[in-house]
Amino acid sequence: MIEVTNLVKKYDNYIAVDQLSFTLEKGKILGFLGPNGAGKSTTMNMITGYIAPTEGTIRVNGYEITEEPEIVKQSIGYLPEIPPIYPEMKVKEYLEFVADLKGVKKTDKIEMIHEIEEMTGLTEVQERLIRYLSKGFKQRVGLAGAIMGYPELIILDEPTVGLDPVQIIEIRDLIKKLSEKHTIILSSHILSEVSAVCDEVMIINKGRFVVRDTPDNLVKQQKGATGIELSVKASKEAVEQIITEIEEIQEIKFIEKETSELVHCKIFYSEEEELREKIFYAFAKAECPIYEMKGISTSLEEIFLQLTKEAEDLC
Ligand SMILES: Nc1ncnc2c1ncn2[C@@H]1O[C@H](COP(=O)(O)OP(=O)(O)OP(=O)(O)O)[C@@H](O)[C@H]1O
Repeated sequence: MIEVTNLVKKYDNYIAVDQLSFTLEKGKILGFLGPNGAGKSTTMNMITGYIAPTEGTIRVNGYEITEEPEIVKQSIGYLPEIPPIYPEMKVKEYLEFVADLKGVKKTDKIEMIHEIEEMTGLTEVQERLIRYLSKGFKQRVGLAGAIMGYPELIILDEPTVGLDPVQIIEIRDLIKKLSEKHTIILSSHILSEVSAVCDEVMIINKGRFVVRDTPDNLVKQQKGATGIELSVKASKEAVEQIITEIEEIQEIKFIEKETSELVHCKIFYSEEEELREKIFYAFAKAECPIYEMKGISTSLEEIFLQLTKEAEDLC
């Protein structure tokens, strides 16, 4: 459905997007992820035709955006980071305005607005001025505008930024619902955020491609240390002594917990090892009872930081 090839955007001598290529099939949700300034908005602005690429091509359903801008724009709905909503309009007025702007047929307009209001939960506030809506509802209005005309591809730039946790869940559910009929690209700088809704995640950093995979595979493929967290009834020195005798252990970090009489620590070792039994017997032999032992799994946030750092080191 979308094919981006060797996309470059230069601002004077600064390269904001550098040889980016990717494709996306119909009906999928792709999370576009990167730290601040990675080039996410710039890429989205090029896909939606707001700014022109310096180099490269963008094809939507086979149409190249610079050659057939009108056809491509008709198949894209865009929610920019700051939605272009008019605070002095009522919700319904605004949606009618957007429908006209997008050339929705008069015969379809009333029904489409009704459907989209239902879908985005705006029916009850349709007569209210946008100015008086909460941030979550304003975001829904922006989203409703983006899906007006039912474009095949919906692009959402940081759709949940600034929302409270309840609003975030509501918008996520709405995005999932939209994916039943639309292809979606959404950006975020929070990995857990995109992994909650996306089929695949593409990470970029400093304008360049870093990695693309499913959220699960990103976690699985991450090589390196794994470990466990322990709570032991013993002195810190005794724990250190026992640990140093297990040669496979690479690192130990103590965690200070003022109210606890136990020693808490994190132990790291190569992920090829399975050391839980060895650790259990070593502590048992030393008569230091383990009160708790749990695996440490690398969080998505840590993986994101690790991958973007690896990419920077390669530059
Ligand atoms: N009009 C412009 N002129 C010059 N530099 C720009 C312009 N727009 C963006 N940039 C620069 O290009 C880089 C990429 O910006 P972009 O907004 O695409 O990043 P982003 O990944 O969307 O970041 P954020 O998460 O902060 O929105 C940044 O260094 C930014 O300062």
